[in-house]
Amino acid sequence: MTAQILDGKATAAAIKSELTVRVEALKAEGVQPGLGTLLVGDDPGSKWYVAGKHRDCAEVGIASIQRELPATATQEEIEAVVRELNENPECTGYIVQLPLPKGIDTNRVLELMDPAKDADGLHPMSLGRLVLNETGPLPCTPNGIIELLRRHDVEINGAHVVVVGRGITVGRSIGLLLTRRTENATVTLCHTGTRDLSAQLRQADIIVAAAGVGHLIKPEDVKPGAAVLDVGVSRDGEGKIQGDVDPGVAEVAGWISPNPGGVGPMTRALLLVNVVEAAERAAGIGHAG
Ligand SMILES: Nc1nc(=O)c2c([nH]1)NC[C@@H]1CN(c3ccc(C(=O)N[C@@H](CCC(=O)O)C(=O)O)cc3)C=[N+]21
Repeated sequence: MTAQILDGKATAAAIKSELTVRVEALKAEGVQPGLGTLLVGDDPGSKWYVAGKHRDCAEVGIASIQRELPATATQEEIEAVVRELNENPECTGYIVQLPLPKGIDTNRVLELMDPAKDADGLHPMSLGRLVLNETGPLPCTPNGIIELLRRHDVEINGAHVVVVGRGITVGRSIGLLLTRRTENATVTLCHTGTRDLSAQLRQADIIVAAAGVGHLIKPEDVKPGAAVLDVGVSRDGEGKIQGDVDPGVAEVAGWISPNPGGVGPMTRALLLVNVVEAAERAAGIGHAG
């Protein structure tokens, strides 16, 4: 038996079509949501991701505000664009594409952002709100993973979720979402210092692999029937992109998210959700709370 697919591409498309309706409702109230992006430097991967975000916006009726600086930009030049986006009324939410060039103090840039315009859900204020169970934008990748599981009817309530990787965007924040009373999961966070990773993984009903280590999760690490989410991006010896999950896992798992086509498109869809919900909050309408 081979695992069922957690289809991120199709699920993201469904979310986008729901958002189209909410954007129409905002426009009827005279509110035009707009996503800003700040891209510093000319990394082709980053350029490609940012272009994708603007394509997504066009699909659902969100306006685009694009700002670009050269790789040689100074801290002050970057901060000036952040201030401009904070003040720009057409920009209702924005992201600073990461990573920023070497020598730039990333946290100082992120802390300067207006938390009400944080589309990534990674502003210190947003992460603090999440810890405090207050409403606000949620980190896109963790939120996307949960939405992907929900929409495939994978049981989260009472599940043991083992997360691999302690990065800010996924590992450190996903446990905060999964342990809310609404999700009710039990979460173990593993990392390079974990003594026996395989022993932890074998306990998991759901594995979130976000270590950035190619094919780290092997078939023998996975409990039969478990759901396995592949968030990893790394390159093999030949420079080919690979995920954190060994392809053989598909023979053991009950559910698997392909990579590409799994968590990536969900991250982008939940970014749009954050933009729409911020606009709804600002306008005092909708279900954003
Ligand atoms: N401020 C900020 N916010 C981010 O959310 C952010 C960032 N910086 N920096 C870089 C990472 C990376 N990231 C991806 C999102 C979607 C896909 C995605 O949709 N990938 C497709 C296809 C990728 C391909 O084919 O190359 C897929 O997985 O199917 C990939 C990568 C967001 N990031």
